[in-house]
Amino acid sequence: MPEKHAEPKDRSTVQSLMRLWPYVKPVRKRLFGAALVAIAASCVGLVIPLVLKWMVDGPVADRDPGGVWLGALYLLLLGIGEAALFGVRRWMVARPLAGVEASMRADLYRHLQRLPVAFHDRWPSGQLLSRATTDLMLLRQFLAFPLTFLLVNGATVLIGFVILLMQQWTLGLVLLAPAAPLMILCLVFETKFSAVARRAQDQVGDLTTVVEESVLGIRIIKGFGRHRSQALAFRTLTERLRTTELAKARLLAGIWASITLLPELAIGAALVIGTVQVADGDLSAGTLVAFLSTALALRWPIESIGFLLAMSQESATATQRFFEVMDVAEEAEASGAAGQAPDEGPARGEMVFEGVEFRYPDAEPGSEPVLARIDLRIRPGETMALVGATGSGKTTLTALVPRLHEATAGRITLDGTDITDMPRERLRELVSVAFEEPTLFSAGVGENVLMGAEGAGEDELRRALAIAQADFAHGLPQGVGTQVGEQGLSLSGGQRQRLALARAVVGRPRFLVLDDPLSALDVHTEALVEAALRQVLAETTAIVVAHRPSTVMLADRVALLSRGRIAAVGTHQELLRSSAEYAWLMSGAEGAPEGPGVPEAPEVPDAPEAPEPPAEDVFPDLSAEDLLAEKGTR
Ligand SMILES: Nc1ncnc2c1ncn2[C@@H]1O[C@H](COP(=O)(O)OP(=O)(O)OP(=O)(O)O)[C@@H](O)[C@H]1O
Repeated sequence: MPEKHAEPKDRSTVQSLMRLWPYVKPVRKRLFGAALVAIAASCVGLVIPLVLKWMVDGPVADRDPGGVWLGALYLLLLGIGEAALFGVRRWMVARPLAGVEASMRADLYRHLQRLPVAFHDRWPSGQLLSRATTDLMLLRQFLAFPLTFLLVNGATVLIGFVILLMQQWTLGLVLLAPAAPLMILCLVFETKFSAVARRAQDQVGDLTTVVEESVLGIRIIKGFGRHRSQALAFRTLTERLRTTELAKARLLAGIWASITLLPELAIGAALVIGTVQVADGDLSAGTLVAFLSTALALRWPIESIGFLLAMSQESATATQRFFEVMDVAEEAEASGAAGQAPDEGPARGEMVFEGVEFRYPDAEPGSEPVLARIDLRIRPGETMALVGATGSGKTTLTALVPRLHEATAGRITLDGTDITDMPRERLRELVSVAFEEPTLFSAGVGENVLMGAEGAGEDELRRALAIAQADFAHGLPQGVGTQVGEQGLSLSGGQRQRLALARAVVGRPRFLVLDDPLSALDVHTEALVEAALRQVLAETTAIVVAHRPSTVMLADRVALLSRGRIAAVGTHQELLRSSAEYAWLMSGAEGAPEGPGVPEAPEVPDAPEAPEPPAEDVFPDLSAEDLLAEKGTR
């Protein structure tokens, strides 16, 4: 269950919201224009009390019906004008702000695609989803409403108070009395609300993660009858969110009550004092009516400040959450200027690991690296099987080739070029991958396969499907155009694996990385796929993670990985003779030592004692440089 949240940076609300400027800049004129229109609308509203004053002191006092009708007409026109101006404001902001939201969402999506796999390992998907949906929606609403109305209402209150003070300054000061306590209350509110708003938005992210996991894992939940415990976990999170939302509501109710009550008390006091002044003849009845009407017209701009502040606070939190992701550095691009080599010259296909070491970013400081001292040379056109006990680092090693993770030391070269010197795009054109857990997307079968190669067409698709023994695709209801459900779950595991394999081979890659790609196939299909794969492997340089002898048989040589180190390299037969661990792994014998890490190379009591042959015998097809490297690792 995701509990870890990013540490919010200590930025004020305004500082946080200012970070939206690059997105707002293109629409700033529209926004500013809309704010001016809204201020004009509010000012029109403030003229209404002045017309009332004119009516009360003029036509009403003079008992002039024509004047009263004229006043009523003015009031009607002013009302229509105010409503029309607010309508124009809304029309002015709707389209540009939808554009701002869309461009922020597009940026976030693009950035997520470019973040390293290690980032995605660390961040719960729900936290990312909630940022891309709820938070961005909050930001659009903020730009459309609170941002404008904080400005408009602030200006209205200011202009209104100038009018009030000009009408009757003593009464104006009475109305101004609550300003200082209200400001202090707003500051306290902002601090408290900020913390609760952050908590609520993070909890929405947690909830999204649980919903997403439950939907994706529905088969496991049902299969193991875990719906009750899952529902309980969900309820606990919703309860937690409810408590936080109630805390927000309490804070909002408190500030709203204060913001409503204090000005009402001040208006009450002004009414009493004003009435006394009218009775004493110090003030005209029309001025008092106009004064009170203006004061009442200012009620909404003042009262709204509470929830406008709350919405701004939530938006500041949403901005922080958005930039927490956007601020994470993207995958580093090619570090050197070299790197053109694999593009130029005749295609060869040599892959070399030199002193490669890898440690996961979240590994305990001082812990053993997952991979260490990996020296391996795979010759052009060669297929190297990677065999090792579970957890020995096979998948991790294969992930280093397309730079899904970055080696922490040493280097990997393709035809002599360090992969860190190549543009990532080029690297991923050269190297194709298929993982044990095949992921398909909600798209057509053909589209899923063609994702493996830019610009590949019908012929390549047919060839790839044939190699992967995935011709079943032609027999689907809409052939290769048939949509696969989310994650391809509407297909069987073996079908998905074959499509993933087809995707890996469709672009005739120079380098192929296959992580146990046949594990979900029945023995007959496996034999067919292997037979077809042999042709592909003959034309490419490949690393194939293998758990079964049948997969190993596809390879020219085998590298045995033990506790993150290359323990031996040789042909299958050679390793069977020379390595007890390899013999044990291939035998599938039971009683293997179990442990949290990688098992020790087990004793195989019945295995004939094989004397360590000279290196030349074990690796007859290795170059002198291979032998030196491999001797170093043994
Ligand atoms: N994202 C990760 N973060 C931290 N540690 C990881 C991560 N992925 C794998 N590991 C650890 O790295 C080690 C090697 O894992 P890896 O998946 O490479 O092994 P493997 O040999 O492919 O195993 P298997 O045969 O079971 O697939 C394991 O101890 C594993 O716990």
